[in-house]
Amino acid sequence: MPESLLEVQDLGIRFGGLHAVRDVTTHIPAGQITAIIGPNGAGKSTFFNLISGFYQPTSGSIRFDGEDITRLKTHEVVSRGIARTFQTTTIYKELSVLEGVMIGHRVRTRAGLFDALLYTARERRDQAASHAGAMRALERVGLAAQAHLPAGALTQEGQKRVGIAMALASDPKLLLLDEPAAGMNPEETVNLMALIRELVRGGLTVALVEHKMSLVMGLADGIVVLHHGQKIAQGTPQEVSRDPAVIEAYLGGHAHGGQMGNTGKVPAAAEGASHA
Ligand SMILES: Nc1ncnc2c1ncn2[C@@H]1O[C@H](COP(=O)(O)OP(=O)(O)OP(=O)(O)O)[C@@H](O)[C@H]1O
Repeated sequence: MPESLLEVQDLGIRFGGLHAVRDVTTHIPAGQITAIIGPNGAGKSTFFNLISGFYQPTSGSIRFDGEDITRLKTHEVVSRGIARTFQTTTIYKELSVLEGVMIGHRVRTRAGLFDALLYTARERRDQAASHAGAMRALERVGLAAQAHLPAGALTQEGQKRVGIAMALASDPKLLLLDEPAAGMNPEETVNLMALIRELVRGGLTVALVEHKMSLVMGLADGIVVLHHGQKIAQGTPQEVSRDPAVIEAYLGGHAHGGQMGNTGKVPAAAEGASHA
């Protein structure tokens, strides 16, 4: 069994009276692709925000690569080796792809947007290292040849790859992808799946939040299912798709036993429900 890279214990956060994530205990194995799924409002994005330091948990702990990172700030989490993409990536269309990756990465790490945009002394000092890191990241996502094109000239898929390159520029061990296939057509989705597999083959660990069940079932080694902020299942795609609690969560109790298990696909049923 692969070693856990990330372990969360009794993790929770409240927003006023709302317990958006509650008592979640789970792990993300090294070298695998783990999908976090669940109906709308289940707490998936909040879970990512907790792991990446955007939110501070109100209970529980997060360990990454043997270290307690529960109270670390976003840039500290990045420096430990966790990077994330966002559902929508801001692309500076008039800049080159390379500049976009350099700035996008730095905005979320050490230098602020101010430094990055105004090219202060600190910015200049860090630029050489950033340049090399960004170039390596663009190679990993297959965009090295487009590095000097204006970012605005890229396709939707290309822009998604830029978002991934921004995250990879910090050379993470764990990459969190927030709805990577959102807004992509089936062909682009297949290309994206191939890219994610390639990154994992190269040693990266990936966790993703995704509504497109074709991607989840075709890609994930393991799935964590959240519902009303709680973990209701974790297992292989086959195990999860047959889990009565999962079927109940997605279909609100209208499913009849075995329906999903027989097809091996939470996919179709869940996909419709999740976009309700
Ligand atoms: N900063 C916040 N302040 C208050 N409530 C929040 C905040 N962030 C999330 N929530 C609430 O927490 C709950 C979980 O939201 P979250 O976005 O994590 O769900 P999700 O599973 O990612 O949903 P979706 O699939 O629709 O993106 C929702 O009820 C949401 O309104």
